[in-house]
Amino acid sequence: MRASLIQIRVDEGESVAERRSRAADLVRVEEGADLVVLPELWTTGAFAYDTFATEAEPLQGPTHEAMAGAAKDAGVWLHAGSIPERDPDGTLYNTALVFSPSGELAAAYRKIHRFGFDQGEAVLMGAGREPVTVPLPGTTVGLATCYDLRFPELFRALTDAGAETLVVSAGWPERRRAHWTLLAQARAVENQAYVLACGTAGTHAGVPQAGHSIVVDPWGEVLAEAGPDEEVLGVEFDPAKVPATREQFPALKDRVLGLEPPRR
Ligand SMILES: NC(=O)CCC(=O)C(=O)O
Repeated sequence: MRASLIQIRVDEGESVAERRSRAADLVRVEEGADLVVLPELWTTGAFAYDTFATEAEPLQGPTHEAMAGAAKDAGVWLHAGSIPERDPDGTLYNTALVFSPSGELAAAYRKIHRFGFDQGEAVLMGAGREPVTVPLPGTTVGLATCYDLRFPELFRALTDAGAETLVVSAGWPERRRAHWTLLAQARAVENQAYVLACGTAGTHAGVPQAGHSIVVDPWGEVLAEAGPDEEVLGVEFDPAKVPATREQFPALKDRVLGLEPPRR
């Protein structure tokens, strides 16, 4: 399979409408890929908290329309990154959208672990409750968004649900880039799965972004890694390597479930 990770620049000098149109053009160029991935909250920037409410959209809003059209024009599966979604009840969610090559919405995933460190996302957004997998021809994709990468239990739940390719859409800051790389490799090794992790470039709300989108194979080897600036990271990967790795080194079969809490 061929995947293209669009590490788009998210700076303040570009309007949401301009970036949406540019992202759609970047997707269209990837005709021929099997899967195209965009990062987290690329319309606003993941740390531009003061824009979440003003730029929030219904699920079937302008970003849905633009990305459905781009997926269809390119004939690709598109993980369109996430948007600030406004639910009809008024609650905001950080929601990732996946489109089929015919432009149908195949899945929506509301980020489960909200970033609470700086009181931004965790205060402004509601929490998703449901892990989401999407069956693609050739591989089942499990969805995660940015801070989720720190929570192995979500990735194990996705693996238990059949995911063999774990796609992380992120807006990870440069300050913690070492964690990003380490955690992407850890999630790949412990689940014996591919990890495709797509971040943003640029600076918004005073937070320089890490870039360095990364693709890791089920053995933990880095297949491709981007630099810090805007770029499209293309990679070929073989989904058959997941069952082969799990058979050759069957660590997942040796799990011990239902451990008692430690005695005091
Ligand atoms: N948008 C995010 O989820 C930020 C996560 C982050 O900065 C971190 O985990 O570190």
